[in-house]
Amino acid sequence: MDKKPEILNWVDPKDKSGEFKRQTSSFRSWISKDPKAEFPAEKDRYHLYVSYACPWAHRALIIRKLKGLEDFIPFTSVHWHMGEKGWRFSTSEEKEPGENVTPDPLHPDFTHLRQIYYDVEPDYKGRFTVPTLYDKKQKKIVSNESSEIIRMFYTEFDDLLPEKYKNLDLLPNDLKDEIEATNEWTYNDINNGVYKSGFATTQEAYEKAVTQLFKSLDRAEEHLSKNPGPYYHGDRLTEADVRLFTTIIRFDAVYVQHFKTNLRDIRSGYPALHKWVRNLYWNNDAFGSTTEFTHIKNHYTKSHGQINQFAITPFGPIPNILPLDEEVPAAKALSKK
Ligand SMILES: N[C@@H](CCC(=O)N[C@@H](CS)C(=O)NCC(=O)O)C(=O)O
Repeated sequence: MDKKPEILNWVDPKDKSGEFKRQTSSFRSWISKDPKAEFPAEKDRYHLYVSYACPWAHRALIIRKLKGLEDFIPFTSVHWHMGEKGWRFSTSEEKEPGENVTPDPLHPDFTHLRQIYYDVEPDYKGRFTVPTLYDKKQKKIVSNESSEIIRMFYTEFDDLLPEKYKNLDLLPNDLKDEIEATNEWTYNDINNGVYKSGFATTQEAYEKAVTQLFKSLDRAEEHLSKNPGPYYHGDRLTEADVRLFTTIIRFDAVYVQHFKTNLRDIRSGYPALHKWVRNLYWNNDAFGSTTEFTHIKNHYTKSHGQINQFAITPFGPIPNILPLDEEVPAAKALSKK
């Protein structure tokens, strides 16, 4: 009998394939421009719960900033540690880096994110995931699916926003099909691929996932190396950048060692991806200021006891991300030849 708490069994112990299978999200409503909708776009009506560690929540934080929604949608980040009861809120004594890593301002008695899920739906059977978009007025969860939360943010608050933000179109019509097609393999092989590699409980499941992950990283590298840049689609920043960024920025810092995705790293093995990710991180505040490496490194290495029993967080890589004009010594030496 497996005695581990269910929530931390990333692969069902009865599943002989040893493959990690991500559950689909449960709350799938939409905020709408229409004032008569169940969830109309309004200032300071919705609260976003995130974790700085989580790549899916990170998408929502980036879009919130890019679209100038800071005054419209306040947020709270949970503490980076995820234990038997899932994500917990920081206490007021704890001082973790990053904006809004605080107790839950809406439910000061709640210690864990799961309490919001149970408060909204006492019989809830799904997982207690971030991001969670919460409606303060009706005390309901609007959505816990990041791919849909970001799309609401693209358009549904536009009538309330200044021109500058209204005009930012992250899913332009002429690129929509191409972005959707890219999302398919970026999500399955890269965003979720790192988890499939790291959570695998059989050699076969690991090798299958890691092989596919690197095939798709090669594909992204090829795309970027043939593209004028600086973004995935040339001079237009789009959803494709946001969805790829949250995995690539975590890659060298944690996935390479923790999830054993070590066929190559980004800084020495993927020059085009490396250039692209650093441009976003260093030159665009929505990407740089929402990236919290302490949360990222500590979360994975100290929450996954089945992967890292003693919860030791490796020092490296140093630095977590290279400056724009710096290369790893081997790459620098090559470029001098
Ligand atoms: N499909 C969801 C996935 C979200 C998700 O899995 N978040 C993770 C953190 S990276 C989580 O909160 N996991 C808690 C759990 O599974 O118990 C989305 O994109 O929003």
